[in-house]
Amino acid sequence: MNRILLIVVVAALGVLPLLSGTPEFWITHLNYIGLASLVVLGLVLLTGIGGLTSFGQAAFVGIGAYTTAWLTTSIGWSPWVALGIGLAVTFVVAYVLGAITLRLSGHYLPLGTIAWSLSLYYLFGNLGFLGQYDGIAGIQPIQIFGYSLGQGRDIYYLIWIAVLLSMWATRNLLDSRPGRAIRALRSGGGMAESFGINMANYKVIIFVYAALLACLSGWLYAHMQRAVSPSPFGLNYGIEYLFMAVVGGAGSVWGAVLGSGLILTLKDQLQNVLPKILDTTSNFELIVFGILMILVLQYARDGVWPILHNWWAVLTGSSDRRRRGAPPEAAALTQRRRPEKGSLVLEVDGIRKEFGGLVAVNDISFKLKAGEIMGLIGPNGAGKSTTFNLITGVLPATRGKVGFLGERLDTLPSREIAKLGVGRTFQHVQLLPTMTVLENVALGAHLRRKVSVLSAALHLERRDEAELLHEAARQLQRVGLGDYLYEQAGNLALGQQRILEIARALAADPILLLLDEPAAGLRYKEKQELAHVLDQLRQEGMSILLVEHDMDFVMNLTDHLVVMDFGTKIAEGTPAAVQENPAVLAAYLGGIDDDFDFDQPPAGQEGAVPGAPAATGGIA
Ligand SMILES: Nc1ncnc2c1ncn2[C@@H]1O[C@H](COP(=O)(O)OP(=O)(O)OP(=O)(O)O)[C@@H](O)[C@H]1O
Repeated sequence: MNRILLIVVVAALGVLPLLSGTPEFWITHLNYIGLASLVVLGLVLLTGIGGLTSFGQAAFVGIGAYTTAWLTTSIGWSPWVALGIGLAVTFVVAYVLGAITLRLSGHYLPLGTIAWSLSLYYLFGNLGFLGQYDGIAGIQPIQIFGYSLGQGRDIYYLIWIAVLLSMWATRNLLDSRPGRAIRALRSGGGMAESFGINMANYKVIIFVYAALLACLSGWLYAHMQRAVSPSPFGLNYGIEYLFMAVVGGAGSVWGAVLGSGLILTLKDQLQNVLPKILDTTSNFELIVFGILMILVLQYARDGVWPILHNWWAVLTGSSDRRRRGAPPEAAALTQRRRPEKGSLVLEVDGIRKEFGGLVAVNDISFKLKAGEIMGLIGPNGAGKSTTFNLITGVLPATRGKVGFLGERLDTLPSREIAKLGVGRTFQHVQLLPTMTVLENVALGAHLRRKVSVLSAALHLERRDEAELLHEAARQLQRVGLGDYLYEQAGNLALGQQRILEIARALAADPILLLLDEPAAGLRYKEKQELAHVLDQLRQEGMSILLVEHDMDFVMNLTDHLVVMDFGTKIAEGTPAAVQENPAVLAAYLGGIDDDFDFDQPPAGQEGAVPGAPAATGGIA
């Protein structure tokens, strides 16, 4: 739909001012829609996609407008120079405000944006050189190659070129390596950190990006209006921009234009129509506007754009999937140097975790070598996942050490641990369900290429992007999900989602792979295929630590087992030895774990993994 829509919109926008019958009011109205669209586009990224609510965007419009107003009227500088300075000032202000405000979470963040929005508004109104509440008048029009954009019809083209280019850049950004991280901000922040992505940085990046778009809008506004005063940059307008984003559809770039158009047209029509219907000049439009907003929020929570988009898809039978087939061939990403087979990779030394009075992990120690698969087993609540979280930096240890190739992991945050070469999956699957399978896996390869926001927005990173997608596709094919590259991750069955997580972890090129219940939800054949993949990885020298309840799977695959019960290590050894250990038998027989398959001797069965150490028999 987007391509057809783009052609129709661009053609209509281009032709409209050329038609002599087009009323001047339409042009002015479209100019205001374009100016608002720029601000709302920033909010789509910030609020709709990043999940960071800001009521303060109008203040950044004010910075753009006042900077150019003052520089062009008081100092006589060119509006183009003033634009550069306005963007620079906005960058600095947004960076500082973002670095402070974005640390706030929950409702403190919107409250913080209200606070600085009010501060900037009163600053504009109280500074003498900015004309206080009277503002600055007599701003010169923008000149392009000696041609003055003094009329509404002239600046119209500049405004809409700015809108269309900003939409293009935002789309490019979202479709890139930084864009995948930005799309993870709302619901996958913790998961993304465990792939080495600094999510706090990305919050500041989208905050600054949105502020720069608002500044651009303010610059255009000042030269269109030829005068500025504080009122259009106050909190009311900040709230209105947010309404536009929500009504249009805060998750899509087209929602920004639609929302701006709908709200500004609705406001205008209500001002015209209501006095006639109600036969009164009283100000009822805000009340009706408020009621309509509540209805939209009630019945179209994702905004109007997704509804139109779905109707279009039904009407035309088109689907969302823009690309099919494997991504184009690209150079393989470089791999890290692997430790020699048999050398020590992970050393957990007396690690302990207390939750208040509960000792979840009780001074556990074990070692894992390169090219070895170790199983961490035990009844429910034994402390396996907590041990995982201590190794991966998700939880801080109460005491003890975790060593990884000579580095201490227990003092590092999960982001730094990932950088060293530790990949993981999660007990409760953590995917970005509306992103494609391919994009989810490419997120895992984030650290393997550097792409700046600017080169992503200008689409100058084609080679890096192609290499990342190629690697993601390679890992998906390796784990047997090659047919699902462009499927939305949320549409996969739970077992496939777990496999997807393994592909994502492999895309990070780890030395140590931690898998939390990888076989849960898989069918028998899928388990066999997974065991085959893990066995291959072992042969390539990968170290794998897995938590798993499926004893058949564990006994046939692992080289070494650590058994935990009530936080304590009760046994360690080969699968054969562990199955005969009386403490293990007692823990499972007296425990609450239903998953242990007492009757099924794993050795020599159909599901046995070729090359894996054979277990001697069932535990009972
Ligand atoms: N954040 C937490 N706060 C308090 N107690 C916790 C927390 N996380 C885990 N626990 C407790 O620590 C103990 C170990 O839990 P953990 O999830 O590590 O066990 P597990 O062996 O992974 O169990 P399962 O196989 O059921 O996933 C349990 O008693 C659990 O209730």
